[in-house]
Amino acid sequence: MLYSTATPSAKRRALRERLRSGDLLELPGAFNPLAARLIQDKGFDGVYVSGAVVAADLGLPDVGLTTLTEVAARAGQVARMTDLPTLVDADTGFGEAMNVARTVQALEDAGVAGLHVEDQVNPKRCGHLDGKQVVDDVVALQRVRAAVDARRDADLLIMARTDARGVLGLDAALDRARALVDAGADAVFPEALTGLGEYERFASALGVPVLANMTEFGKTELFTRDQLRDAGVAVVIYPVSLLRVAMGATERALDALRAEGSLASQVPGMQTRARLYELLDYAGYTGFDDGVARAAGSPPGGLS
Ligand SMILES: C[C@](O)(C(=O)O)[C@H](CC(=O)O)C(=O)O
Ligand SMILES: [Mg+2]
Repeated sequence: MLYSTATPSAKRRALRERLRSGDLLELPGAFNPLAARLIQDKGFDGVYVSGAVVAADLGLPDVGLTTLTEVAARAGQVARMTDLPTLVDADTGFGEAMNVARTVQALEDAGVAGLHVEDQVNPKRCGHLDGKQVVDDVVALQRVRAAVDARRDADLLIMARTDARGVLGLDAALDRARALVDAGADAVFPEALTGLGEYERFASALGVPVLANMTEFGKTELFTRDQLRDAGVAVVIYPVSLLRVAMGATERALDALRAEGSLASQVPGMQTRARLYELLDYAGYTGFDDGVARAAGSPPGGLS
């Protein structure tokens, strides 16, 4: 009932253990806390909180407009709803080294298991768009060092994202990634790679877990989990996918309502009331209320 039963530190340790296992971890993006519950229910390894989704949820493009407070609040809402580890997109860290340090502590307080900080210039943009720019090595390394130094729980996973592949080319991106690992990054997110061979090169060159971003309508083909595992990838995210699915369904339902004057034709595609209540653990709340009422000597029935 109410929240995750696992503590943030237990979830961080679990993420590190799972990463050591060599399995490919699959982290769908939760566009809200309830979606995180569903992701857990379906047996995934973790939950991703996407910067693009936090922005879109507020009706904003993913161009560095959201604030640390907004992202930390959403990350905390998601993290406390699941026993799975949550990985959050910290964009550029919302500034330079000292801002990055504050970002890491705020997200740590929010209960996430890990976060990634990228090397785009501020203000950033989606990594799959043209025209993005990256900072120089000094600034990129400072961000990661600041992140690593700022964490108070040594198990909090600090992942360095590099957008250099699309800006400076593959070799420069590999050099950047190696330097980010030397600066203390626990894992690397090479953004917008163009083929499986590129993932193989990162995975074999770095010696730390590598993340693949299976975002739709981007620069990277949608590889299967087996292909990614064979290429040595350790973590795969589907960052915006569930929001796209939900928004697609929402749009179709609105069209049907306009055309048909009722949503009756849409009911078979809807999550049922029973399933929603199951995910919410409605029965657990009723039982709690009844238990409290009984203990206080009054008849049960508060929530039922
Ligand atoms: C992973 C990502 O950073 C995100 O915010 O989810 C985005 C996803 C997207 O815009 O498709 C990205 O820059 O790749
Ligand atoms: Mg992002």
